[in-house]
Amino acid sequence: MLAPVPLLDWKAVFRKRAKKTRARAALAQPGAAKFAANHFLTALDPQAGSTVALYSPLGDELDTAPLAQALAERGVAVALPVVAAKGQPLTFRLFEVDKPLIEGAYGVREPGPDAPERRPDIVVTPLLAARRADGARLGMGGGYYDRTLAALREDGAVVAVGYGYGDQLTDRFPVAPHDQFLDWFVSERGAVRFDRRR
Ligand SMILES: Nc1nc2c(c(=O)[nH]1)N(C=O)[C@@H](CNc1ccc(C(=O)N[C@@H](CCC(=O)O)C(=O)O)cc1)CN2
Ligand SMILES: Nc1ncnc2c1ncn2[C@@H]1O[C@H](COP(=O)(O)OP(=O)(O)OP(=O)(O)O)[C@@H](O)[C@H]1O
Repeated sequence: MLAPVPLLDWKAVFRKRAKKTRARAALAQPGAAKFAANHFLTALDPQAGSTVALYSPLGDELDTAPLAQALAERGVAVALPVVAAKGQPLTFRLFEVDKPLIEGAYGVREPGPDAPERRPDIVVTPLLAARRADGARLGMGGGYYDRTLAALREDGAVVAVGYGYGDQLTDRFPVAPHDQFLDWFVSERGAVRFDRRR
């Protein structure tokens, strides 16, 4: 009989595969970020005065710059995640075009401590993969977005949007009890809405 394999090890296997898929997509689709930004605006229609949390892209993550610019033109505030402490939820601070970002944990560029903190109405998350059937999300493994979405959903409404290349939407997928699900997945191919059960 085979010994049971812990779920976290299964996730590592899927992460490796998902990184390759994303790297391939990034090479094949250099214009994806502009198409994805347009699909995001059409599907989510964020209103002036609301706040959308984006991310500062790392490696092969889909670029958020075209979306940031389009949101700013509409009068939508853009916030970026800040790793306050390991094992804690992320906080979000306002991104201001003229203010430089600082390098935070994991080499992620984030707003400095004087940037005002904001609760986002929409959280756009980076990801390795999202599950087509229900919007389960596979991230880098820090659990940051799981903790953050759990905390935000506990005291109000928030819309979670996975943002990436179309090929990052997949079928086979490991899920753990603490995983938070996405409401949307947006890519260069369009926007998909999930019927979220948790
Ligand atoms: N762009 C971006 N911002 C983010 C995240 C993310 O995944 N991507 N996070 C999501 O939780 C939070 C920061 N946590 C992170 C946790 C782990 C790794 C990580 O394992 N990084 C790889 C290198 C990634 C690369 O260069 O492609 C590493 O350190 O080996 C990154 C960020 C908040 N901001
Ligand atoms: N709501 C939570 N409360 C406490 N710990 C949590 C919570 N959610 C996740 N974690 C912790 O985070 C760890 C990593 O989770 P997981 O592998 O699902 O990360 P991920 O969603 O892929 O990564 P990320 O969200 O950072 O992109 C888990 O082992 C778990 O211990």
